[in-house]
Amino acid sequence: MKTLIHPQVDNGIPATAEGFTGGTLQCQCSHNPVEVTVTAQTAHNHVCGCSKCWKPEGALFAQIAVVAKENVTVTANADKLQIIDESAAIQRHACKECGTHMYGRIENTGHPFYGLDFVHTELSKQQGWSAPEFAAFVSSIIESGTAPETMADVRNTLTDLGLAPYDCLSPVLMDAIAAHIASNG
Ligand SMILES: N[C@@H](CCC(=O)N[C@@H](CSCO)C(=O)NCC(=O)O)C(=O)O
Ligand SMILES: [Zn+2]
Ligand SMILES: [Zn+2]
Repeated sequence: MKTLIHPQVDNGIPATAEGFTGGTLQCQCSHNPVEVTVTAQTAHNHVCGCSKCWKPEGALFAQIAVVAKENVTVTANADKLQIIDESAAIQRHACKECGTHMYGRIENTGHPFYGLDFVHTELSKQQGWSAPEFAAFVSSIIESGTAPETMADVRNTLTDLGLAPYDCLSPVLMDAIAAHIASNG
């Protein structure tokens, strides 16, 4: 049985636009929304089932991509942002009013993904952001209340959408993490 995953992928995945160079993300506040400007195309877009990534109301998965932190600037209402968990590897800057996560930054210079920010491109009106490529932390949705018996349907749906399901990150990203550890001790 088909399962709803995330509004950005449930009815077909919008294609990546060649030459796309970014846009603005807005939180869900109707007044004085927080605005983040991203001045580059994103990479490694994926749906994520972990309990830490922000999901829109009712969605089973988050949708999240990375971009170099130099390309991410808060351009409006920065005073509404707070860090959800300062001890997390990814420090998620969220709107205090609507709860939307606007960007996640890694401050630990030794982290394999240091220098990359995590952003939810669905918060942008622009089309052409890099398309989701895989599903990460799929089993983690059980931690947030999904019934284990429904996991076969979830994994089949993800596979049918072309989003290979993994219980951590994709092999390419796991290899990059392992290579970082191998070369840095
Ligand atoms: N089972 C846990 C997994 C949480 C987790 O490790 N999340 C990943 C992926 S987030 C984006 O893909 C991670 O790197 N987290 C680091 C952090 O959040 O700081 C759960 O569901 O909570
Ligand atoms: Zn808001
Ligand atoms: Zn996540």
